[in-house]
Amino acid sequence: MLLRIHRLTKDYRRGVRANDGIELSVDEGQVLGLFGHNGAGKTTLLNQVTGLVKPTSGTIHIDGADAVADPALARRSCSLQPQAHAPLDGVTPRQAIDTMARIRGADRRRARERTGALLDALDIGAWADTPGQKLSGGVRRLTAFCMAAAEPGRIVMLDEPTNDVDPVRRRLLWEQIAALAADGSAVLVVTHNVVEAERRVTRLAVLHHGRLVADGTPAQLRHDHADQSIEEIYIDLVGPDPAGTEEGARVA
Ligand SMILES: Nc1ncnc2c1ncn2[C@@H]1O[C@H](COP(=O)(O)OP(=O)(O)OP(=O)(O)O)[C@@H](O)[C@H]1O
Repeated sequence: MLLRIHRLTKDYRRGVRANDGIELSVDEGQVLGLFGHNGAGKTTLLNQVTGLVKPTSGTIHIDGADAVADPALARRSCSLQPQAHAPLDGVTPRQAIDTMARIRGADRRRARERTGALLDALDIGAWADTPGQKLSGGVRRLTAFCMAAAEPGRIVMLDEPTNDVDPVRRRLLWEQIAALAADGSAVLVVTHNVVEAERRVTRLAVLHHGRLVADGTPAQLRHDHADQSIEEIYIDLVGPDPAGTEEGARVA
């Protein structure tokens, strides 16, 4: 198993328990859709796997190695498209993607080829040499995806990659996500677009106030919930919850 998460808990200061005893394993070739309400703990989970946030308790193993004890291993193994827009002011998409590929170890030729291939695949070549401050939100988002995908780690984590992206390019983006998995990465995709993701992921997991409340293939989850649609299952699992707070569960 490429990524194995065991009883992972994160308490932030001021008493917010953002992740609560999460059990999750993801293998190479899988595309895991990670769903959950605002503040459910999705970004916290990704940041712990990449070694950016230290768990309060629990373990994360990447290819059997302890990633909490070795954050450098975590960073080497993981590519992350953060939720926030990439800071692209003063650089073009081509420069940003190429540079990221080089930083992650691609030689000059491979970086150039991957950059060109991704710009073409997502149909954003027209903006390849436009300064970042002049790009639309969707092209910025797609550029950030390319930066994560150019020389991908064994685990690729994408935090709401389809936001701001038009329907045609969203389809192209999902094809590139599938290509990353076909090349052997485990891909974790955070998204609020349940209906779209249902058709694109091999597995999906649902977080609710920091706890994992569902994990399986779309077909398994539908089977276990009287053949409802994934959207209906999701709404049954996570809301509406008048007791819930935007800030997530409080530590008891
Ligand atoms: N650095 C931090 N310090 C304190 N609390 C934090 C910090 N980061 C996140 N939180 C809190 O932890 C909880 C989970 O946040 P997180 O960003 O992981 O959720 P999310 O599921 O990614 O949300 P969204 O869908 O809105 O992006 C929230 O209550 C949030 O306010």
